[in-house]
Amino acid sequence: MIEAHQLTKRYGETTAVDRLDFTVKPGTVTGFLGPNGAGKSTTMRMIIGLDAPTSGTVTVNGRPYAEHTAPLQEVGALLEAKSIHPGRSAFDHLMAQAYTHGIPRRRVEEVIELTGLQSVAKKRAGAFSLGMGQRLGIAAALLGDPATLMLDEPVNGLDPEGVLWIRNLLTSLADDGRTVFVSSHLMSEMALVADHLIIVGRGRLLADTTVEELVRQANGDSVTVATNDPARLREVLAGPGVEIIGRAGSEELQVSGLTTRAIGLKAAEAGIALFELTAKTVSLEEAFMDLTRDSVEYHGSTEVSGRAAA
Ligand SMILES: Nc1ncnc2c1ncn2[C@@H]1O[C@H](COP(=O)(O)OP(=O)(O)OP(=O)(O)O)[C@@H](O)[C@H]1O
Repeated sequence: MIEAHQLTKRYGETTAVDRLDFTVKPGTVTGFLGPNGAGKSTTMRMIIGLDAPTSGTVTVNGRPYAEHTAPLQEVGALLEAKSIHPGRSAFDHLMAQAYTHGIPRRRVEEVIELTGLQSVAKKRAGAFSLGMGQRLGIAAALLGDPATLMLDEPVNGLDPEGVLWIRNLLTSLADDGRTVFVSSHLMSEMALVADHLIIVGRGRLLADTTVEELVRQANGDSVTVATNDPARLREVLAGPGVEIIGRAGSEELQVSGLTTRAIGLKAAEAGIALFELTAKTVSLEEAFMDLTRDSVEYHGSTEVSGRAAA
């Protein structure tokens, strides 16, 4: 369990993390999502005591990280690419860490197997591909068999097979009852690995929600309906809580406050033919972009023109 209360970090004029309140619960994969510069890495560094909050608190399993006597057994972290001695093998790298933390050799062998590194464990880590390097970083994070795992951008730059591997691993770790906290700036990647989402922008909490709920909220309850008699359909559908928008001369109406089913039934009862009856659907990517629009530091021209056209 990770709990942040009014967590704040300022670097001079920059407020990297701004009064964040959130809880990351065990038994589920929680995605930590936000555009570049949103404050994700800073938050993660504060969670494991690499940075001190300007104000507020963050605890892991009920205590600040520094107060744990065996922190590696509490939280395993994969932050930016770890500095690994390029001439050292993956096995020796893990053994060195295990040795300094009183972790037995058996556990090193276990994490090598868990991360699929058996065939390359004795090779120089310097010759590892990005995917192998990520696996090695995750193996190191798992060494202490921690109840909480925190991974900063673990799928960054991985091929689809690597993304799938990470997804399965994270899901199984969560199924074991662990707390799994994973950051990304890409919604498409997060949608594949996370169930719950904590979304930040410019250091602020924008949403603390599930993937499904985010899409549901973004979709609203707008329905597009087309008919050759929009004026009459308006009369038939009108009622408390129902809002209908349509351009003059257009056969299309946007209806909110009624389901597609209710609209279809009312139209049929009134003998009105419908050409289209579609609930608005928004992709996760669009939902995320809508939410973080004001927090993105640099807008590309395609995105701006894309919205103008929408
Ligand atoms: N050590 C530092 N000194 C000064 N400013 C910093 C420092 N670390 C981070 N920042 C600033 O704090 C803000 C948040 O940065 P952070 O790296 O936490 O964001 P992020 O969400 O992890 O971004 P990304 O997705 O690009 O990794 C940015 O404006 C960044 O420039």
